[in-house]
Amino acid sequence: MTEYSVEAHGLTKYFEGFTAVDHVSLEVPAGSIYGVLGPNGAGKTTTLRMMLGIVDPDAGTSRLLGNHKPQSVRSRVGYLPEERGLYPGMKAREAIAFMGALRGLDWAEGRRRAAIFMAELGLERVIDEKIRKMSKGMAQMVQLIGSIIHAPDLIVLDEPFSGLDPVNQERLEMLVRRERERGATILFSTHVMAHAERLCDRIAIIARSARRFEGTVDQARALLPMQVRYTPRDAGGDVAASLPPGAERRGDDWHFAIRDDGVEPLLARITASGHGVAGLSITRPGLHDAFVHIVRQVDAGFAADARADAIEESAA
Ligand SMILES: Nc1ncnc2c1ncn2[C@@H]1O[C@H](COP(=O)(O)OP(=O)(O)OP(=O)(O)O)[C@@H](O)[C@H]1O
Repeated sequence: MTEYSVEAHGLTKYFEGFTAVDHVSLEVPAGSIYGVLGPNGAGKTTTLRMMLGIVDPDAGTSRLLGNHKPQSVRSRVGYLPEERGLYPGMKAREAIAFMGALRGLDWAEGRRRAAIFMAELGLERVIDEKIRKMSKGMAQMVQLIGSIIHAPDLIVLDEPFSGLDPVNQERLEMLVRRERERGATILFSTHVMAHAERLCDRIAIIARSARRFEGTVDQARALLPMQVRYTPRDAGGDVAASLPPGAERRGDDWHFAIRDDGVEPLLARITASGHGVAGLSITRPGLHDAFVHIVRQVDAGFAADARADAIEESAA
């Protein structure tokens, strides 16, 4: 058993002189749920395609399930590509069995498992519906089931939640958890943080073609300080003197961040100030905030480089 289901080192892809993926490395622990997060056009799909051997990298190497040749482990991998598509004339159950058969699953067994999956996901009423008659979201659920019907060791889902209604999103979350319980490794891309926050053991954030963060969701959240909203009971006098520098007044409330010295010293300072407490909330930033913070920092770096280039050009 390998320690990592996916090991990618320095994956790089150029498209017509543009660097779509720039030396991205990822290690996905076996049996984990791993999220590749990033804004539109960051390079997530291209990275996944390189790992799966669908797109040849211009540089870098990867191993899938311990193997350098992704094709040789094809039957142990389930993949939902970004571009969806099933044969429109097929019924849901047949479409699922067909996808399983492409990965070596016996057709009758595929039909049997399809019925179980669809019932578990509350989709039994469309089991004999032709794909062309289904809504886009329903067809996507069918394709999802089809991509994992052969019980793969590694499941790679490219933006699996996009286009699904909240109920189907929840069903998909359940499916992902269950597949992990079965022992599978799940790697999925998304730009919706809520799913990643609930599901992922580890995440990588890709922005502007490169990996900008790798770690747990908690580690990402800890990049930002806790946010405090404080409402003094007595707003007279110098309230700001007992608060950290940079505290901002908005109406009756004061807003500020705390990080290094924690909550207790703050409470002690507020108590000693005599301004009292009419309201106090301390919130840990979510993954959404951490993601936006990282992506904005990267964007700001690019903007500064572009300004420096422009100044250099005008001076020349
Ligand atoms: N075949 C291609 N030819 C030229 N450019 C491409 C090709 N495929 C992707 N790109 C470009 O590479 C960049 C990364 O694309 P990619 O699809 O990997 O991003 P993504 O993070 O998956 O984006 P999204 O979240 O919007 O799907 C984009 O600028 C895209 O336009």
